[in-house]
Amino acid sequence: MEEVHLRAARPSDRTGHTMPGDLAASPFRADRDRISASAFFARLGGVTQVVSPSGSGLLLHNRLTHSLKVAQVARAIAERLLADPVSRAKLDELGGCDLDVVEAAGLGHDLGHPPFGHLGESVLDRLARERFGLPDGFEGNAQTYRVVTRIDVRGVEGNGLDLTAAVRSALLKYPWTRHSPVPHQAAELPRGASEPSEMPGSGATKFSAYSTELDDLLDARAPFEKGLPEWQQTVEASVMDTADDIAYAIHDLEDFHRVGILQFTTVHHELQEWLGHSVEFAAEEHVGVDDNRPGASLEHLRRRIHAKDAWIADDQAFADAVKKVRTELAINLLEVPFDRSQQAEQAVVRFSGDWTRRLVEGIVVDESVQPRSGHVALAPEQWHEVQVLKFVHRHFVLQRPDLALHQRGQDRLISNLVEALDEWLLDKAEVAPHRLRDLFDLARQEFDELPAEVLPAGADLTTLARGRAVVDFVASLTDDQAAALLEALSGRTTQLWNDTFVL
Ligand SMILES: Nc1ccn([C@H]2C[C@H](O)[C@@H](COP(=O)(O)OP(=O)(O)OP(=O)(O)O)O2)c(=O)n1
Repeated sequence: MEEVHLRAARPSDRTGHTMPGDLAASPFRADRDRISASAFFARLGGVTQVVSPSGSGLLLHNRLTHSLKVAQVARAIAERLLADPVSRAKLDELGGCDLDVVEAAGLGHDLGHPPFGHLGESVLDRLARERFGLPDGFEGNAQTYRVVTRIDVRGVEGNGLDLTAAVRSALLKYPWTRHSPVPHQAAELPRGASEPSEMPGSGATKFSAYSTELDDLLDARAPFEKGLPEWQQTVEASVMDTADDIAYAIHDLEDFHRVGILQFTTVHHELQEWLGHSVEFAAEEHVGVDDNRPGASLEHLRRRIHAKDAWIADDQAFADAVKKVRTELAINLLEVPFDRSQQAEQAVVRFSGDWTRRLVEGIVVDESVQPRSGHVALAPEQWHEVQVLKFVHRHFVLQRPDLALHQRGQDRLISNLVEALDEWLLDKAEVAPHRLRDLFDLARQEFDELPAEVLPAGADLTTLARGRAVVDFVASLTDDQAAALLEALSGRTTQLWNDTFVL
């Protein structure tokens, strides 16, 4: 076999089976094409970014339009850094940065996002752990890795997209498993590795692979092991991660301005009140914040940044960011309600274009090792701006009772669907959907091969496999497919052939 550069190594190099159909000559370009041609990628058009895309027409992003933006931003970041000989040399030293790799990672990073986005993610995690006893639960990033390495199908050689080591590594935002000891050895835990305080003993909050994909993770990371601690993202993963943050910090605000949810008065009031009282807030540093006071939520954010991200926290940068967001978001964009006129569209395009450029230009290569950040990251000024932009979205959109109401319904929908599919497998597996049975066979084989110590003592492997199969199956539906499938399984539809799902 011809010598393959380690970054471009594919799992199939070991078996000698070549995959059919790549048009691109370059391996990383081929990976980008494999991801964008995947049915799992097309599916993202029907998956929630923040609220369900059905019915919103052109107004809201879904996970597909989001992924396209992340790929665009990631490529722009890499192009800019590679154009500068000094940062290019640093990137080479840190493991390499390739334009097609970061673009592929941007396109592929959300392939495992379940129906209804983050809400679906937390419901599937709860059911995986509590109903089926799966210690790994469910996590969107780990599911992405499972899709590209096991579930998506390409060619005759079995499972996965057979991606290069560099692209697989670039998809690993959190390069550890839920219960792996790796991040726990670090003096300070990397971002995402700590346990959620409300679930002691449940392992890392975020992780990019289940135990079943650990071998693959180690194989993908092998080319980088000399230059990077094992918990550290590759620079290409950091480019994708930063591009993800930039893309959604901007387009979530764009979306909710378009649908009239983000209001000038409330947003401006909160930002202005904090600016007017920041000195008093700071003087009361050691007492609790009175939550009824305008500006209090923003003050909570400032204090949280100090508590969790002391390595970058800077009060002057925070205050400057609040001023900037007040002027450019509240005054220049939100003050005139969106009426779908050309002028209103131009204001949105200006806002997102200016901010994207500004944030991309604020990205630096930092060779020092910082557990809460990657080697490619936003400079402090822009980092604080992103925190404030995300705050506006979290505080004025995500915490709305009407959104919570909607999500309670989606929680019930996913729970009922999982229960109905599980019962189907238990009851009449022989006529269950082919795909579900294939997923069961895959999981059963994986659990048979796993070392006993990663499984709960006395675990019933059939139950674990049934759980993983049902969760994989549900996670690969669109929002509408999940709803239609539950309708049919509940006897609420008389229509037999339905274009929302094909079993
Ligand atoms: N409770 C939440 C949390 C986030 N979001 C939305 C806001 C963003 O549009 C997107 C952010 O989630 P991502 O999966 O894109 O990225 P993160 O960086 O937050 O998480 P991860 O690192 O797990 O990808 O989801 C949401 O609707 N509800």
